[in-house]
Amino acid sequence: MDVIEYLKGVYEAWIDYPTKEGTVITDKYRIQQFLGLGSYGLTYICVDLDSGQEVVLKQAKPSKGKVGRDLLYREIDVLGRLRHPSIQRCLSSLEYKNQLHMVTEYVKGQTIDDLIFERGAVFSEHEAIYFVRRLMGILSYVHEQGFVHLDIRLPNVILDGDQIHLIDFGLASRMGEPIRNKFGSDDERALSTTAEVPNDLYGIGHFMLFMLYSGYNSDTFEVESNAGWEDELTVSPLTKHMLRKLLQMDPPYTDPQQFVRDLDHWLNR
Ligand SMILES: Nc1ncnc2c1ncn2[C@@H]1O[C@H](COP(=O)(O)OP(=O)(O)OP(=O)(O)O)[C@@H](O)[C@H]1O
Repeated sequence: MDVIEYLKGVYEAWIDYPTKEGTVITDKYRIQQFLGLGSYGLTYICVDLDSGQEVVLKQAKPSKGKVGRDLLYREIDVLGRLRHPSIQRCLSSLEYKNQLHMVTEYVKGQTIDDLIFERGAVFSEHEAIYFVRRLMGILSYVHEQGFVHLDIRLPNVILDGDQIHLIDFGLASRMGEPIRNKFGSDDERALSTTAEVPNDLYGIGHFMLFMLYSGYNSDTFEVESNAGWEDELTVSPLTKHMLRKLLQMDPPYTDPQQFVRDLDHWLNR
């Protein structure tokens, strides 16, 4: 490994080191547990010392500098404009030790990623379609408010009992805005694409594919490309039709409500 790369890694690990459990931030939030280091943020569960409530505190990742701050600002702004029982509310934002932090509601439960890959949960075709139909209810609200989520993935959907929650609005953009990727790159490819509903439908396609693959019996369970799933998965023609449109193998849905109608049609057969 290049010495510069090595030193950069050591430096980033040092400045991105999580704040210690027990630390009280701005006399109000006591860190209870470090949840994880994302691509641009550090996330903790805290107790709000005034209300006793558990909340989530997200800190812009110091090594990402302005990009980390900008993405967290965006998330604070977008969450502040959304009001939906399945979307965490932003409770406040604050500066602590020159770092931007966002406080949101804590969503209990488990991500679909953990359910499938750690707990071995298996979703039947019916369960996957029903789940995606409910997820589309949340996503349609986001779209109606003029936003595109842009990061629909298994780790960003939490199931708490029977309640579905959509989290991680760090990449969410207004419809028509140029897409920036997670690392803040504004290379030509990223700028030539604007945030549109089909971006989320494409994410939903992969989400659905992973749910359907949870029941696939193979040692090499991986969805690496779109090729292969049509041979490997035994699904109904309507599911195949929806997936091909979502994954843009066939002309994509121009109206997301047409997709919702297809899901309803599947469920009401
Ligand atoms: N409001 C929330 N309630 C409960 N858990 C949350 C909440 N927000 C984030 N998490 C959890 O905290 C962890 C870290 O989340 P974060 O979004 O910072 O990074 P990530 O999803 O791991 O990475 P990336 O940002 O690269 O996708 C994840 O396990 C996520 O499920």
